[in-house]
Amino acid sequence: MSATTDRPALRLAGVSKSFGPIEVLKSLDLDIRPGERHAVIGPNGAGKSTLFNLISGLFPPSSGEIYLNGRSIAGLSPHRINRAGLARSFQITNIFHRLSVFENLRIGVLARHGVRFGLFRSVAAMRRVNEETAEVLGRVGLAARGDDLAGDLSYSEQRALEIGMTLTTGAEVILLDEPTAGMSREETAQAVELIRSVTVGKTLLMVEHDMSVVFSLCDRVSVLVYGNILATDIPTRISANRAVQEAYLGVEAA
Ligand SMILES: Nc1ncnc2c1ncn2[C@@H]1O[C@H](COP(=O)(O)OP(=O)(O)OP(=O)(O)O)[C@@H](O)[C@H]1O
Repeated sequence: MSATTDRPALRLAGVSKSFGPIEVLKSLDLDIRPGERHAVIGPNGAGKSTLFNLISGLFPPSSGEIYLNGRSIAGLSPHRINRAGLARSFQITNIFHRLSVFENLRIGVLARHGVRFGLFRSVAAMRRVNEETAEVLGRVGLAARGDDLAGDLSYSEQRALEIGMTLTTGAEVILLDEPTAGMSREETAQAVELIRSVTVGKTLLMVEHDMSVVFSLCDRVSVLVYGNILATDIPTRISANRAVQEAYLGVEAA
């Protein structure tokens, strides 16, 4: 294979993060392959959110490097990382409740085209932005809700809208933070299908506690425990891994 096809979509090399005296992430190495769906699992406080915060640019790492398609992004602002091709949806809903569903999605499309609201003059450009917005609206199953206020959507519809907002920017690498948290079994199944369909051809990194979601959606799993990656493997081997069972899945060693 050529060097280009071997190159990870996302690479963490020796990434550490400390808050004061506490080292929350300890020299992590992790490669996310282009096109894979990869879950990060681990107990509460393991450092999963911190990991996502570093990758998406909320905090700089204390040391180490993060590469997006081979380009160093460690320490860049969230905006610049987004422009470089990485979008993140948040565990806490991050939508504009008093704008319509369509308007929420259009913000990302406008940002992608570098269009400022007040300078928006071209009818043709407006039509194109609206078409792209409508396309994403349909992909996330909200075509019938476009004119409704985002605040009036159900919880699972709001999560679908958030996923749509990551798509509008055209990012190739998508980070989802617990996308099925708080959902019923039926809503979770729908969310899994949605995530599967919208991430075709993209790279997905997700924090997910629900192992059935991880098993049905993800190609590989990394287990984060006390700021270290204990194992990275395909889901069946992760669930059979004795060290993972002891550290995370709560199984006693025989
Ligand atoms: N901004 C911060 N300042 C100080 N400590 C922090 C900060 N953010 C996270 N921490 C600490 O880092 C550790 C890891 O937290 P983090 O939220 O990354 O874990 P997590 O694996 O996402 O947990 P959960 O599953 O509960 O969300 C915790 O001890 C937390 O208190």
